[in-house]
Amino acid sequence: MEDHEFDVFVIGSGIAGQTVAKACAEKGLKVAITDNREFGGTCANRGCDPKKILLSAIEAYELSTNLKGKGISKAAKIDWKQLQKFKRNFTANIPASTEHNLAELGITLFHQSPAFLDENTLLVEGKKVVAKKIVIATGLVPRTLTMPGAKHFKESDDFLNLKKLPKKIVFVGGGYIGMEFAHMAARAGAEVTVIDTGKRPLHAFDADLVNELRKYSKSLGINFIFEATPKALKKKRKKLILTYEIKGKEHTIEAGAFFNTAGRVPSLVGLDLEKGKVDFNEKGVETNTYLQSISNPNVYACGDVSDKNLPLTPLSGRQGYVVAENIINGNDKVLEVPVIPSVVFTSPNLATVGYSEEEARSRYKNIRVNFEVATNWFNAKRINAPLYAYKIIMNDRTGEIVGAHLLGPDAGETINILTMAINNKMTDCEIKSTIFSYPSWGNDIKSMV
Ligand SMILES: Cc1cc2nc3c(=O)[nH]c(=O)nc-3n(C[C@H](O)[C@H](O)[C@H](O)COP(=O)(O)OP(=O)(O)OC[C@H]3O[C@@H](n4cnc5c(N)ncnc54)[C@H](O)[C@@H]3O)c2cc1C
Ligand SMILES: NC(=O)c1ccc[n+]([C@@H]2O[C@H](COP(=O)([O-])OP(=O)(O)OC[C@H]3O[C@@H](n4cnc5c(N)ncnc54)[C@H](O)[C@@H]3O)[C@@H](O)[C@H]2O)c1
Repeated sequence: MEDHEFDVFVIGSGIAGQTVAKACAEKGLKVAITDNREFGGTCANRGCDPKKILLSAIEAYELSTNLKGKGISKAAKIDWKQLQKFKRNFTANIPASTEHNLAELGITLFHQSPAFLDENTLLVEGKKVVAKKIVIATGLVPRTLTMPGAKHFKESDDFLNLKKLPKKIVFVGGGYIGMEFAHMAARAGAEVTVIDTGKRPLHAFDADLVNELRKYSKSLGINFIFEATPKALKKKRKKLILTYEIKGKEHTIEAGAFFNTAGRVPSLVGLDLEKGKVDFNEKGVETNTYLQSISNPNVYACGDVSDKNLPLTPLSGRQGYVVAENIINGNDKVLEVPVIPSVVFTSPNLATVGYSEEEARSRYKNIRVNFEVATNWFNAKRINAPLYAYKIIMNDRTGEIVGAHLLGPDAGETINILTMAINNKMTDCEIKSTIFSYPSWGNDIKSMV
């Protein structure tokens, strides 16, 4: 094979792209990978992991604040600068170690966005590269907000790297990112506003629990503006002013920083997919159940950028594995996805798995819905947690758990037990007869069902 010829060429070095590249190289295929940013992808460099590190201090703050006067004499204070330094201990080495691990497997590395020339040929770093299989694993990028002054918006990457926290912050978009960051910034002392075009934040989550979270967020000082359409962002000396419209009426809000947290879209610009005969839509690259491009069988897509995505790290990794298997063995693996938990890492966490109440109602004849604000339960009272609530949905005929929604400290962990329960079709009786450790959040599940 010539230097510029590969069995597999992977575009994107996140969890999905790395999984494919490594698995194919380990099987002896000649592999190349490229990234137009630092190697390692969103999750490790500028997503889940750095966010969770910043959250560690926020959680310590939250716990010590709640226990002040109850065994703690002085609540913790967040030192943002120190926290950022601690985070960099984890993130600083990711690009170099990722490159090292890939190169050690004999994978050729490029550092630019390629462009398709035809179905099997790419132009990258000025070279024409031919590959039997091309894998698109380019993830998502923030949605562009088109309005006058949009260039003044900062993005999630900027928030995670803020050297100093502005006094007043506005998040435009109250989804996962907007809400997680709003909770962090409010705890770290900023005055926070969340603006959303919708009627409520986190529209994919249970309305009752989101309502509890919204009320609690307000008590932290987070201001919400709903059904608002941002129109223009203006810079006036050091200040920024956003004009937005509610029911045709114009309003303004001023802040030190405005973050675009209005959703993320597939990163496909510049790839010249038309020349590669790769069809795509607003969800991503159009794929079949093997994650192979429907229009060009030499191309696969995996992770957030495939149209089969639910933009979460564990699913992106799973998709990378499916693509690798299909390249190595010739389409023998169909993407099968078990129920996937999803967590908004606000403090407290909002976690969900399985059906929503509406979905369960349309699927089953009779359902049982156990919804309760359980702030008076021992586990919450023990740490003086201000909010603890749950909604468990069961098929009333069989007792099978079909949906679980938790709002509380460590809900991001407890939801994993319910994920196993749903995946294994466990019933309320089976959960009740299981012995869990005590006292623990996990043990509360018995009372919830
Ligand atoms: C702030 C934030 C917090 C998150 N928190 C969580 C969480 O707590 N839990 C969770 O499960 N998920 C979380 N996610 C989502 C998670 O990060 C993604 O689902 C996951 O990283 C997707 O992996 P991927 O490999 O598909 O894409 P990515 O990790 O995005 O990798 C794609 C790679 O392709 C590169 N690329 C893009 N375009 C091109 C191009 N034209 N040419 C070359 N390279 C290109 C990018 O630079 C990137 O390195 C979070 C996301 C964000 C933004
Ligand atoms: N904890 C996690 O697992 C986690 C954390 C962060 C991100 N993610 C993943 O990343 C994806 C993107 O997250 P996100 O928070 O950017 O998107 P999102 O889709 O969760 O939320 C976007 C929000 O912005 C609002 N919006 C859209 N356009 C707007 C506009 N012009 N003005 C004001 N509001 C507007 C929407 O109504 C929505 O509430 C998520 O779908 C998720 O899968 C996951």
